[in-house]
Amino acid sequence: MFQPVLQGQPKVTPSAGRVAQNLSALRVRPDHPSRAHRPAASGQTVDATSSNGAVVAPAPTEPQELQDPSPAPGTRRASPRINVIKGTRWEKGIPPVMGAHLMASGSVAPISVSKGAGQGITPHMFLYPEKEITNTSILQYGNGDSGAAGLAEIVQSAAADAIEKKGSFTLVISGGSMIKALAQLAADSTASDFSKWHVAWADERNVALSNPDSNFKGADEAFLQKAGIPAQQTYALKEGLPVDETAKEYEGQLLRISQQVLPRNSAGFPVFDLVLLGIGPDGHVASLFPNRSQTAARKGWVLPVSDSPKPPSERITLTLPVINAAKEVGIVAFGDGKAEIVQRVLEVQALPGSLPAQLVRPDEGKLYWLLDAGSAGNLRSGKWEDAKAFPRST
Ligand SMILES: O=C(O)[C@H](O)[C@@H](O)[C@H](O)[C@H](O)COP(=O)(O)O
Repeated sequence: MFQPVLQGQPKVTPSAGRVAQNLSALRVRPDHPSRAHRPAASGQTVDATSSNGAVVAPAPTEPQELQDPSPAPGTRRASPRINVIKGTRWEKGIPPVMGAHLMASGSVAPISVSKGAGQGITPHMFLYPEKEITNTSILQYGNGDSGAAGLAEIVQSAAADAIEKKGSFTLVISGGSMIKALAQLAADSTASDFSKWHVAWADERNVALSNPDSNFKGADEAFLQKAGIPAQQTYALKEGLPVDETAKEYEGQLLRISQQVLPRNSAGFPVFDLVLLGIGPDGHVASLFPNRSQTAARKGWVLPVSDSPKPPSERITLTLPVINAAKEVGIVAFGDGKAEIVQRVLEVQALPGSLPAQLVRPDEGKLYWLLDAGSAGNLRSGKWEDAKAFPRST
């Protein structure tokens, strides 16, 4: 069995096929922002054919770009194979029975918490994106640790850029496993002028801030306090309100942030510098769940959720227009447990709304997918150029 050995890192045991596949997509980009803070590593290439099967890989936080945003002239840019079905539109919305779709495993993807075909779902305009997202990087790190280090570098780089340009940095974070990855941010208190940071939440559970389920609590303990981000610049929800009022109050908090710190785009949505999202097994991001009204919303900044499929049931969430107005958006997915949903979102075109993560398409900003060997394990990145494997509508 082929066993790659990363220097000083725990042994990783991906399947030979997947290794071959990942190796075929391995390219280390010299100009990646994560290199901004330190000199380029050796730029070693992986010698997959070394006699004893052991492979000496480059320094752990070097991400492999699974998609080359600047292919050689005359060659097409390899991109996530979300085929575009132009000009088709179902005025009356999607037919209720089509709420699900075939997964790579052949089984029909579940509708989360379905009350039965067509029940309790919000029909979405059967509108596929007219154009592909042009500014996407799909980064694969060796493992969760190097991924967390890579995430910290992307955040610090975005912070440095924003503080230089407008004297402040606005960061939106999510809950779940991402909080652990964010702890790296406080590792080096000199890495950024944290007094210039403003932190808000992509979604929050409608619980007390001392409640273990509170995303604020998790982030506060993981890095906000350690980093010394001013309390008046961390926008936590107001406790003890019914969820509808919590959402209104939170939207009010964000609306009161000056346009110097939080500019608005031409549609009046806030332009955060960086929005970080986790992804759930059903493809939800923030608290935007499959086939839900909040996911279809095109107005408003913050919405209440009273029947979240993921406990706790009461939450508030930013809307998609707010997420897609951001300068940069990062979807963070580490570990084998994410492999199935990552493959579905990146390689299988779903009906709009049934995989909310597929609707994360920054209007003008940049989109990063931060993956590791586990979460990228089901991707067929080596075949993204293959029109048979990934047919395109245009
Ligand atoms: O409050 C929440 O629950 C989150 O913000 C949610 O959107 C999370 O990011 C995903 O569910 C992924 O969570 P995991 O990474 O823990 O699977």
